[in-house]
Amino acid sequence: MEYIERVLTNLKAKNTDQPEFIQAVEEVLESLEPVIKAHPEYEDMAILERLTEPERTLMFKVPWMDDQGKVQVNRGYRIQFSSAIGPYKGGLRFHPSVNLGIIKFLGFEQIFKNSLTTLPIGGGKGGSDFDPQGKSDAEVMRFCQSFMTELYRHIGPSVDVPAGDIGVGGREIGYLFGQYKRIKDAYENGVLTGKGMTYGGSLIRPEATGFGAVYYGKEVLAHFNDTYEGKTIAVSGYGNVAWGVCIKAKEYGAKVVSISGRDGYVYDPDGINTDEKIDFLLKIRSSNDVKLKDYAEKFGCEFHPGEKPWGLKVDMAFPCATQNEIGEEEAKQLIANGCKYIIEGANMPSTPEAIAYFTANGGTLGPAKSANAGGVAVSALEMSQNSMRYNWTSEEVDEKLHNIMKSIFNNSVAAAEKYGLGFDLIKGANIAGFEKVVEAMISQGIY
Ligand SMILES: NC(=O)C1=CN([C@@H]2O[C@H](COP(=O)(O)OP(=O)(O)OC[C@H]3O[C@@H](n4cnc5c(N)ncnc54)[C@H](OP(=O)(O)O)[C@@H]3O)[C@@H](O)[C@H]2O)C=CC1
Ligand SMILES: O=C(O)CCC(=O)C(=O)O
Repeated sequence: MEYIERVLTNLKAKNTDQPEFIQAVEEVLESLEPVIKAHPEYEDMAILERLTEPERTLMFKVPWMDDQGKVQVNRGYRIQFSSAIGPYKGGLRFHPSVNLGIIKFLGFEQIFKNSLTTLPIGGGKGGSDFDPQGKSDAEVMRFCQSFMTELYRHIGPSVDVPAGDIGVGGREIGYLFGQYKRIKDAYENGVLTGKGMTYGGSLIRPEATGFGAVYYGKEVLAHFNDTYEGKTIAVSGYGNVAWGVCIKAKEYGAKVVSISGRDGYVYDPDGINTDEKIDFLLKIRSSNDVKLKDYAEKFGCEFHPGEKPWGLKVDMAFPCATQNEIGEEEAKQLIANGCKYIIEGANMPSTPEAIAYFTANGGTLGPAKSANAGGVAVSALEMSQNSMRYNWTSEEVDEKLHNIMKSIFNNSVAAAEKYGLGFDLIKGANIAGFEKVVEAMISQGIY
């Protein structure tokens, strides 16, 4: 379609060094074709141009001192993408691969994901090319303090509310909050989410992304009159999201048989389903010395160095590590091995070629914007609790999360049907997320 093509051509010319950002925008805009056709006025209002340009792009230096007394310098980012439906909201990623294009793709995805949650949160994302792996606690603390010494002036409980992502967990959020509080001299704990329970965190937030992905998968299975009972699942990653998936899949009678990291994957055919195994997972995450191959040695299973788990014979795949980890070849392997469902725990884990092959060959894919929205949804519930100065029980939060994931599924299905697209979870999610944001944008005038 001419309007969409023109926006994409201009965007590509302006952002030549940002392939992940272009990939994310292309996928969304192509889904919006029937909506744009039904609303030609959006072109006059330059809706797509406004939506694909961040409201604010922040880049800053983060100097800090390592344990040897040497000064190190990293680069920090915060993209405040869209405030149409609420304060900017989205995680911080600390990983050596972080660059402007990666943070922009994540921030762009966050606009639609956050809209899908049904809660009032805008889209943002941030991070740094700092690698917490192999650093001491003191080094991580000094880095976080320096990062917040610049970031604090751009965020606030009603402005922009960061949280965790790859490389940013409870420890980092604690150090970031401590520095924010020190500088502001005020106890504004709604400024960050993913906090510890003693200073304003929400129960279930650590597990929320993984739990939410499993709840969303339950709706997908139910659509095909299927359940988790007896299913085998390949999971990638061994982080926050993977951990939640392992716990909830076990509760529903499914068996997670793999976890992975940058150095390879573990295949545990008996399932990662005992408290001892799940506790060991936490130990790998929190320790610099314990590795995935130690899991294989301890529990007598296989470690495959340098490989991904997508060649395993499983019923379902939950990619929970990073972007573009399932390419066309991996999609072919999954289909050949009888895998029927990909539920995306990570952000944009499947390439466009993988999605096309998987869905054209009988597979169903639950897209990241929907499937992993449980994390940010519970972050928004954490903000609500901070505003009320009150805590809900874990059962209350879990029930709200479960209902939100059901709504996301139902709203995506309904949006695709409304435009005559049939059962299309990918286009449906993009359209449902877009419709709310665009209505808010139009109501608020040109900005
Ligand atoms: N935390 C959250 O609430 C949410 C997270 N997400 C997404 O889920 C994914 C995982 O995040 P989270 O669990 O929080 O992060 P963690 O840092 O807790 O874990 C990340 C996991 O992914 C692996 N990983 C990271 N980069 C690579 C890579 N390049 N190749 C192979 N493995 C890699 C890590 O292994 P290793 O350490 O060996 O690199 C680790 O096991 C990300 O895509 C994130 O954006 C989405 C929604 C919410
Ligand atoms: O909890 C949040 O605010 C952000 C979670 C996140 O980064 C994501 O959804 O990708």
